[in-house]
Amino acid sequence: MQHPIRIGTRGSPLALAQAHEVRDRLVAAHAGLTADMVEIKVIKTTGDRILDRPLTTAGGKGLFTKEIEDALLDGSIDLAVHSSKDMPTRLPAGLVLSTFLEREDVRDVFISPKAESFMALPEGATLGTASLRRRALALRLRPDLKVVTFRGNVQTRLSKLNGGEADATFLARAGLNRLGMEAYATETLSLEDFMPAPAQGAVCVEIREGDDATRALLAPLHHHATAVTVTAERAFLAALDGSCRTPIAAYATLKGGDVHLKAMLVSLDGTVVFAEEGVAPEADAAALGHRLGHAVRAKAGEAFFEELAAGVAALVS
Ligand SMILES: NCc1[nH]cc(CCC(=O)O)c1CC(=O)O
Repeated sequence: MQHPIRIGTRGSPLALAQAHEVRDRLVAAHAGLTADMVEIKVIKTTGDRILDRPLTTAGGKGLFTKEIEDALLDGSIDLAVHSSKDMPTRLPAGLVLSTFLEREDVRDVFISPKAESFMALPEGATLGTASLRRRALALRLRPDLKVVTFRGNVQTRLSKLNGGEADATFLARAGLNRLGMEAYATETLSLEDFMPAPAQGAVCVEIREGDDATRALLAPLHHHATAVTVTAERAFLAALDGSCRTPIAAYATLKGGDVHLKAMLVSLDGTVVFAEEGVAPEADAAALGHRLGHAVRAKAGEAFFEELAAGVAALVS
């Protein structure tokens, strides 16, 4: 390559940690490649600018990816590092997710200065989260809790918690681990009670379709089981929605060549749950996700989605 390899990323501490991990792994994987030959370019996205209102109202998919994807398409960066969880299910034409790093811990953690565990929160306590999934799963177990919208990066949310804006919050264990902040977790939540978001805990790399040189450079970083399981989970999401306006959870594992997928759609207040699970050969991971997604869609019916959309609109107005 003529120029240094240019990695595009958002500027949050978590995004930067992930970009640095990709750089470190590239340097470790390729003899002759040194850190000064890999440049990290911070790109501000629309999502980063919207701090005053819930993202569910800001509209549009890919709020955290558009400017980074434009840089890929115009050739000013060679690869973009993302949290797979934040990636829209459909990418702009000409871009692909080429590489998935081995998945971190997929679970959510509960963080609170007021209680030793989620179930030990006092009656009527306030939860800060912007995630519809975490809201729904929390209310499912604790309908007495109050939920307030909590946005911003990991550090911002923790300072809101310390400032007393809520009694507790949730974060992805993966993010805390990558930031070396695992000690902040009060309790690691079970996969059963708090099924993760599709693709949680998996870092991915986006490149231009047909950029075989960059794809080959990244090949040593690719983790097959992560790619298969994230594919199944994202296919479930795509069959149902594709945005983040729906309380959806999904968790897949790969065992002996078969992908096992558990997934659910939950009403905003957690009282209605449509859950499915299935198994397929790993080559059919996407088809499995689609099949379960369509099964849930059929069970829930159009009225459920209309009510959900009205509920989300009311939540953010
Ligand atoms: N939506 C923000 C976001 N995107 C990815 C992660 C965590 C890291 C991951 O899932 O890989 C987070 C923060 C959180 O949910 O706590």
